[in-house]
Amino acid sequence: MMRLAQTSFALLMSQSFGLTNSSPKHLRIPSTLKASRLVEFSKYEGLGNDFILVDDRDKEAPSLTPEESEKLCDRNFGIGGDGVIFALKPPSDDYDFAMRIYNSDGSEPEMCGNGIRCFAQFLKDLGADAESYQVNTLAGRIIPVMNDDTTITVDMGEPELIGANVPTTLDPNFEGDSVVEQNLECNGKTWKVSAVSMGNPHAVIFVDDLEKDIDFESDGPALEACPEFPAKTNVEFVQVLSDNHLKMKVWERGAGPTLACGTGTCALVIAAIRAGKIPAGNKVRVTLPGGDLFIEWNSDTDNKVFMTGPATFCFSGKAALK
Ligand SMILES: N[C@@H](CCC[C@H](N)C(=O)O)C(=O)O
Repeated sequence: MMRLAQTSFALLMSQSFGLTNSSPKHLRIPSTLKASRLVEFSKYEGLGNDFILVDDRDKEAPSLTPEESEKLCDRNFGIGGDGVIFALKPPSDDYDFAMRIYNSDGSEPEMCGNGIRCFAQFLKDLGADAESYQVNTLAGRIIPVMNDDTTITVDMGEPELIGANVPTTLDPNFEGDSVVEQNLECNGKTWKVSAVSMGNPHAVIFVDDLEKDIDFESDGPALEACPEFPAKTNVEFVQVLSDNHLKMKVWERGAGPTLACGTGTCALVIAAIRAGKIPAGNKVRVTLPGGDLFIEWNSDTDNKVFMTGPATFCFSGKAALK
């Protein structure tokens, strides 16, 4: 209780790991917290990339501030999560819903791949029982499709490959003003970086051995904040295991090390194809710390990227915020 008072945050109740979203009715709110604002939430994860989901479908903007979201994401004093995701009213009849997200540090990214699968599962659990959803995001239209085997395939749209639009100030060195394995000096080392945006920026780096070739805790944050990526960047370190199997570790912008990154996984498959590390046209398995995602890039046709993976309900509850 000391800690709760100190941080003006309290998690009041939580529901078991199971398949229901309903909040338990039997817990009493402590009288000291009665003046607090109660936030109803549900917790989901996609390969261990975990999110606090808030049902704001009657609103046009998130009901929590970036600062409040940061507090809720705290793993010691809050609920814990890599971000807070808001299900919002669509901006027009062209869409079913809108999604916004704050990272665990309160910054706002344009998109989140694992997050949009959690978002779709959240909507399904709330009763919006469609096969697919047209979702408006800051990265444009994203379309999650619910599969019969409980996985979710997401039409992630087209990647942005023009370096300046990623954005990066690294000199373009590849077709279409793109940046493929370009030299970057950072943290006392020279890296070969490929820049890809999936709505949000990614710096992809291929290494021979993920365990030996990087100092993850030091190189990750240094690259995230390097000036050549003026909006900061997510950083993916990648090892090629075969023509259709890659392994990666991610340092996320605004969240640090996470167990998985969906947009990052799409970005690294595109980077691997463009750098000639793997052939085009395969469905590529990517092994992340939290499990596997499957990526397909229609580079010869509509240029769209498709990501398939799980999204799982963990628990729901109410949190008090002053
Ligand atoms: N984990 C996400 C990406 C979340 C946003 C990212 N941290 C950023 O700031 O761009 C994913 O699964 O894509």
